[in-house]
Amino acid sequence: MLEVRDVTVRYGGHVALHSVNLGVEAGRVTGLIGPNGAGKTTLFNVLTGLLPPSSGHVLLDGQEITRLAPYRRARRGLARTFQILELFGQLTVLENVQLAARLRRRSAPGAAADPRALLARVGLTALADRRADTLPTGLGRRLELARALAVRPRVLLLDEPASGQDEEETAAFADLLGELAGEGLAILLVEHDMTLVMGVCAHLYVLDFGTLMAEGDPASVRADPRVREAYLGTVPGPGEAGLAATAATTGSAGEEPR
Ligand SMILES: Nc1ncnc2c1ncn2[C@@H]1O[C@H](COP(=O)(O)OP(=O)(O)OP(=O)(O)O)[C@@H](O)[C@H]1O
Repeated sequence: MLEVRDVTVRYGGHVALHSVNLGVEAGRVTGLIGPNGAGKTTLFNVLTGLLPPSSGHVLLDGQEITRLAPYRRARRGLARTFQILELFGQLTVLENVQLAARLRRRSAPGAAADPRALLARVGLTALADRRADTLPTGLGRRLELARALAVRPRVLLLDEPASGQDEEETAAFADLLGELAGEGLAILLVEHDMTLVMGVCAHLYVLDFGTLMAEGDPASVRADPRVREAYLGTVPGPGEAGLAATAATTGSAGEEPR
């Protein structure tokens, strides 16, 4: 559905992405993982149209969208969330979702989802009238998801949605992502929380220094010695409890072993 072909991004002399290929398919969650600075956000920005690649192509439904403006991609069904929460703080929880739905209706009458139903879906009904900037981060993440869903996307790009969520919240979030994928949504998940990634993703891509170093199902990626060395650490063992903690705690803090 969403395809990246041979994408290279240079920031001056620095190559942030080197000839990257990746595919996001409908009906499953695809994961994109890698150490800090690997190029994940850069790739996200290329996918959403915030950053033109130095070379290569982005295709949606087989059609070239490499140079298409972000709002035009949104109209074609691409929605995203941000690594740092980007809510309308002075609006209520419900108004945040209503605003997104209203914007969607302007470009495609009848296409927006019902805001109250979305709040119920993400478990925020009781907080509908709270100002968004009073929400703890974990709940803010859920609101951001509801807002992204308000435009009825076909492809959803999630940038570190577990950050700020506790274990229980993350587990509920994982269930919700599984449900959404089950309904046919294509989801790309950038995330350092390995419990979430390994639990919900059907396919994983691993970036390191701007290069795709591995891809495959979670079990094979997890077993790949190069991935373990570059990102997941050398914590051994089936069950992999330690492994999850390793990537999660070294993720956003910026100190993965390389
Ligand atoms: N605007 C910019 N100008 C120059 N270099 C940049 C710019 N943005 C990112 N970089 C560099 O490009 C590389 C990839 O950065 P990017 O933010 O995409 O990584 P990331 O995998 O998203 O990291 P994180 O997990 O910390 O979010 C890094 O070396 C970073 O320092």
